Amino acid sequence: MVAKETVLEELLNVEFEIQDVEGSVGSIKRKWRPCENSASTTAENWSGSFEWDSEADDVRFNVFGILSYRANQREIINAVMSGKDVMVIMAAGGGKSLCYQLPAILRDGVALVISPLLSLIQDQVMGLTALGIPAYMLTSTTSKEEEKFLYRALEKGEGDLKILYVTPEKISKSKRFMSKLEKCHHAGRLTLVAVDEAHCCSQWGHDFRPDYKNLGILKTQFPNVPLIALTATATQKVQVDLMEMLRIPKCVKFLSTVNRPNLFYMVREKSSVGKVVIEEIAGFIQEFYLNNESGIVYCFSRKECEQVAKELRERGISADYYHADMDVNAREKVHMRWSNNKLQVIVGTVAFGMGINKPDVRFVIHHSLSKSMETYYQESGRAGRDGLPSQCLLYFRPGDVPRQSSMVFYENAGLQNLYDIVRYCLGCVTTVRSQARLRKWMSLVCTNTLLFPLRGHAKIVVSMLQDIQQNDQRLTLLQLVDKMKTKHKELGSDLKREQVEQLIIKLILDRVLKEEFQHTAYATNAYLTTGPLANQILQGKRDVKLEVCSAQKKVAGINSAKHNVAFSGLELKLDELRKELSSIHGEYSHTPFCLLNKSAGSVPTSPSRWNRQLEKIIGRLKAEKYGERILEQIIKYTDLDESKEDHGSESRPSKRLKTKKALVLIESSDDDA
Ligand SMILES: Nc1ncnc2c1ncn2[C@@H]1O[C@H](COP(=O)(O)OP(=O)(O)OP(=O)(O)O)[C@@H](O)[C@H]1O
Ligand SMILES: [Mg+2]
Repeated sequence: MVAKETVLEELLNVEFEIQDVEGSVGSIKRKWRPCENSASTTAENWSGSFEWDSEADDVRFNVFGILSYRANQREIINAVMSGKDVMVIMAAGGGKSLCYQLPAILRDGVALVISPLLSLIQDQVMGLTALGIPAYMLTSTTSKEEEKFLYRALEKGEGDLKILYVTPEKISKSKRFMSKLEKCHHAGRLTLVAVDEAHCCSQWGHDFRPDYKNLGILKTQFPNVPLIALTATATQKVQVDLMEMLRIPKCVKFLSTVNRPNLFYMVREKSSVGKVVIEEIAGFIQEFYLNNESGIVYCFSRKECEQVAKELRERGISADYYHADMDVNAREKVHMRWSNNKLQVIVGTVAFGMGINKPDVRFVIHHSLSKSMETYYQESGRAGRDGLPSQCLLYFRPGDVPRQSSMVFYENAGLQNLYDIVRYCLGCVTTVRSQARLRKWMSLVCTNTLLFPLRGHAKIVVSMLQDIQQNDQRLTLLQLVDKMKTKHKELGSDLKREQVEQLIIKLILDRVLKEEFQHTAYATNAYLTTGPLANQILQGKRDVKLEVCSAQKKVAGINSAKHNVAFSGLELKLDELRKELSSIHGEYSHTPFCLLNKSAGSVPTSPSRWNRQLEKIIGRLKAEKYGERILEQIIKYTDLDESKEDHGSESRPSKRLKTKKALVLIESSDDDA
């Protein structure tokens, strides 16, 4: 029995190692495949000349008012126009719509677009109508009269119809619609089929919609009509699913860069005191977005949304909530007020989702962590669709993990995905194995990282939990933390509550502990038990180190929030500088920029030390070129920051040099994204 367990442990260890190696191999492969940015499954060159070039340029400019194509748009349009099936993976806000709307206009006939949400469809139809393009939708809200007009247009080609939007239910449930569509196709007037938000086909995606599963019928019924599937979700699994379900095995695949250099990502330690978190969020908005710039705050529960919105209002911020419990009209009203800039902040659950088209969202704040990196990327990606600098803050606290895990544990890979984002939050820069790519999308701001060896503490946790299990009892994460704190007092350990929480989460991620779930009439509760690698801890075979971001530890009150806010400002300034310099030197895109260690005294105890440090981060050439300007900004910003704190007293350079501040890392993803 014992031997069996040991073998199991060894196997798990090997599995860990294999995963790590696979992660490294993947990243090396990506580095050696720089062309993947515009990957296409065929060798054809979609950027050459085509007969429709001048007409396409004319429509782009004169109808859509777009000066030039963004990455891959022209190539995608050419592939669709050539009659190919196409899969488009492009970041949120990257400009996917144009890729099917423009061919729809160029071709004679009707383009069918499948989109998952009414609000999304309404937005699109409104936008196209405003441009004078005959676009319509056939949904539950369509009047009888309009329905008649649309059916006639499909069947007989009467009336002016270029683009028709429907929800997937129309395809799977309305025989009448399908027969009209069949007639349209038969007459050679169905020009293309676009499946927007195509990840909804896949159970591996985050917005799975059962009706999307039936869309395979489109390719079967209309084999010669080009089908274009579009999504911002990039995982391999989703891509494979998509091709299979939509029956487009030979599609041309366009994978655009998912890097969003205008988005600044920050993970912040979330206080266990609700008011402190609100103070910080309000402080952040008031410091940066005084001119009513739009933002979103995502919360975990409906109740939390209402509470946070109320508390933000009490602090003078125009905020309202949005969640699935409200009736459709109330929700629509809030959405409209926000879209028209009558409301600054929407505090929403994930229900405030796909339909958001507002280009100038300047900040997305996660009051609680998302359930996966994918979802986080989608949600935070609603910021900065206009390409201007925008900020994404995520408030992380281990105590929020069981809330999410008890929701996602029954989903496919639900826990695995959740633990990936937890890893990202916990370690800031630790490896998120299979998600290395996702992590790289995110310009990451972290603070000084220290490694605490906690082998002894881990042993106490495991044996304590074992004792409890032997007595047929169970503990939740928070109960275990309480018990550990009491025990620590006895042992004279000075580990803070947050650190104990982090340790326990780390042990879950390392499979030393395991979450188990129990349903009650009202909820599902998460309990902790010992996991498959618990014995390794007891036998001292496994090391446990906790990465702690030292500056984040300081976030305990408003003052420290101010510090962090000031850093965010510095980051923005540095990015402005990055853009300015690169517009001169032509190195704008993908320049990994800046790591500035203030706590190490690099502001600037000695110029040569500063230079050496900068060289390590951005390379010698760039350090020589830009070093002076970067330093100038830091000093200027530090001055600003301190004069605020000193309430206008004269600046004291010597004090500045000694100030213990955080390490700021801004790393744009530079290669494989
Ligand atoms: N070539 C371009 N130049 C300038 N703006 C563009 C270009 N292409 C698209 N846009 C604009 O970018 C914004 C986002 O485009 P779009 O809605 O198509 O994004 P998307 O990729 O579908 O994003 P999402 O995944 O969030 O649906 C729109 O305001 C659109 O008009
Ligand atoms: Mg879109």
